Amino acid sequence: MLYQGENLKVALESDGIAVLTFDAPGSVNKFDRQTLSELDAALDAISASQGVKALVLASGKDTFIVGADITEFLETFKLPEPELLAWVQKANAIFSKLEDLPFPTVSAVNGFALGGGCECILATDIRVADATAKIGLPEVKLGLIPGFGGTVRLPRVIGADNAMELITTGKDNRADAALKVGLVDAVVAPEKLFEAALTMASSAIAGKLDWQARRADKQSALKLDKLEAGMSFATATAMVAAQAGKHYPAPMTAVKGIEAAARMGRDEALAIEHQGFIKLAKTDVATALIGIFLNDQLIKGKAKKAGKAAHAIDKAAVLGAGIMGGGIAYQSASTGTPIIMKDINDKALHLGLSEASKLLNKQLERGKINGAKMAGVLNNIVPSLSYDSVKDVNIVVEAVVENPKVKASVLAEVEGVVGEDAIITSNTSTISINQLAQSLKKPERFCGMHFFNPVHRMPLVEVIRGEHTSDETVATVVAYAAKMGKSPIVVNDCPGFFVNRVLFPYFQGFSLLVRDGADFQAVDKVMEKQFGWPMGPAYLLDVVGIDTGHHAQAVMAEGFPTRMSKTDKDAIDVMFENQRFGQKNGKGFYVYTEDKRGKPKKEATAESYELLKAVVKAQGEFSPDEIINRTMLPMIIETVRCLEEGIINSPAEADMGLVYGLGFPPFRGGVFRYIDTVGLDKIVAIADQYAHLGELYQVTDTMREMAASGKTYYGQ
Ligand SMILES: NC(=O)c1ccc[n+]([C@@H]2O[C@H](COP(=O)([O-])OP(=O)(O)OC[C@H]3O[C@@H](n4cnc5c(N)ncnc54)[C@H](O)[C@@H]3O)[C@@H](O)[C@H]2O)c1
Repeated sequence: MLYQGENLKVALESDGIAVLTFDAPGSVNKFDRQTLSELDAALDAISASQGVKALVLASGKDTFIVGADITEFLETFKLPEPELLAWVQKANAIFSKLEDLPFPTVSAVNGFALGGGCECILATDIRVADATAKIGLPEVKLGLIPGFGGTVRLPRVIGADNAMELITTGKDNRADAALKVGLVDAVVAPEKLFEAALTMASSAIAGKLDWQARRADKQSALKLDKLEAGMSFATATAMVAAQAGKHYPAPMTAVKGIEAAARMGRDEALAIEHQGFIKLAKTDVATALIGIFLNDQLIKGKAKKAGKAAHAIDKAAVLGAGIMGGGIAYQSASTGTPIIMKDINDKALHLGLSEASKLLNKQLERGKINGAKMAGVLNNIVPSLSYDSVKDVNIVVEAVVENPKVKASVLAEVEGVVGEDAIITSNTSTISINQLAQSLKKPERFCGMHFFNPVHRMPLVEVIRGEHTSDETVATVVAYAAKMGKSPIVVNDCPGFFVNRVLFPYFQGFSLLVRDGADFQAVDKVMEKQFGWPMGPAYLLDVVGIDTGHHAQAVMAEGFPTRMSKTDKDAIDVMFENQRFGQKNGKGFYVYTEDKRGKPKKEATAESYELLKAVVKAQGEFSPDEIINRTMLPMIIETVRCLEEGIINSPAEADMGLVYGLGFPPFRGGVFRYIDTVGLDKIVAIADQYAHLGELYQVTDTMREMAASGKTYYGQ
């Protein structure tokens, strides 16, 4: 053994080939501090030993290296810039040391080689992958660029155009795609991988593979003449500007860095990469996106733990085959849990099934599934008009019309049909889970399971614990949601639960702005372009449905009368009274038509403004900051209240609920990350300026105390 560490080891095989195997304790290999320093020591040991003629890198696990240890990032990035630079330089010196070994180096890549894993194999001369390999540089998804030489070596290995596409999208390449662009030199069957790597190493030793030339290419300027370079970088710049937009600076930093370093050799080019990396590591965007990654891990961890305490779910039922019921049936069936879809209306059942077929057909067209998979999913949805087929299911999701009486009778009926151990849930969006539980004999087996529309696309499921819900019930529902590919967040019961409870104050902030003279289009524009929401409040209300919004608003007002009840008519009332229900009937704040190509088009017409005159009480001009503050503060303060009241467990879960349930701009990380970024003291001071607008703008005592003592929600 040439080297034995905790996370990797090096053995000298016959023929002078040293094999460095990454094999850390745990399920995967990562480039954490420990692994980096062991790699450094291992390379020194290899250099010092006599008789090594080639080096093969391999993994002792199902996967090569999944990337850097992201749990270390936020701490590391807080270092002062010179220290951060020293850290990046040190890591890069190790990768360059690997690249500079005086003999050929070969990577044997199985499973994931992402981020630092990909950069590590790029530092070797030859790369062989097996068919399971997935290789990529996903750093932009964390608001960063590759920092271990990825922006330098990748364009020199696969060409600037391919490299910029791979880096700026952060997508990983499957083995065949990696071979096509030249990211790997060969793809073999998994059982042949190691042997193939040894053969490549032997060929290189024997001089049959010109590894020196490949290495020299990686260490020189890019092979692009001036004209090619001009075209290449101009195209990439335009594409990235259009796709990533101003809120996500990492992809553009990557393109500009590759361009700036195009005529440079390795070490100079690396210095450019370091600068870009450090600049991004210090941005709020990177902090927010890394925070989202870590929060997502937390949710996944909780779901995994719940899985251990959960009942088995082999068969489910959904009651109601409407928009939500149909979506839930599709989602359950396509993730492997057969489901009975029950309705009282035959037409609804047909509609539910045809929606599922439409979604499956789209996937078929895109080559994501084959005909057999499509048939399997459709067979897993069994439409029914009677309760007979529901008898033996493990879980029921009630998704009938939003009417407390109908729901109460449906829940009582189904409880009389299913087995003793079956779990019963409701997808209600507004009715109290504790109230619905009263219709059941065994409320401990009942909780809320709140999906978002469209079910197949929205990642969040709120699991609402009622006062009698058992832990087993919660664990089982969490596990079922996770099996459906969703991100479950457990919340306690209250009007609106968590997500709608914080959304409606935001709508109220919007209505108050309209009352005071703001143009709803201008508000939408600021909230979309500047704050970063996928839709501004008026557009979102149209998409949710003005009737649905109007009803939910009344429920919220009843639940929180001092903060959310209204004394006057508002913009939502006006739309509702004029039967402008939004997208669903073609008219709301906007008018919805189709363009010549049949694409949906939205337009603000004079009619809306005319109608809104009934609620506009003043003439006002609002700056973008005022628009943001007046709509966001009610949401921010209500979110904090939910945490203080224990409706939501942690800032991390609240932020993920907002990102996954409402599309809160990921680059802002969620409400709590936003507060920490802006500063709680500033938020309190701004809210105080708007206190005259009502209780929704009044911060809690705890917020004031935390602001005074400089505390943050993430404690970072
Ligand atoms: N649409 C949304 O955006 C959304 C989002 C989250 C939650 N929800 C909630 O999901 C539930 C369903 O909403 P939807 O939008 O799918 O409504 P929908 O009107 O599209 O569908 C309701 C279905 O329930 C059926 N139904 C009525 N009584 C029934 C009974 N006794 N047994 C079986 N089926 C019965 C109806 O025939 C209809 O097909 C509601 O509680 C709603 O609040 C809706």
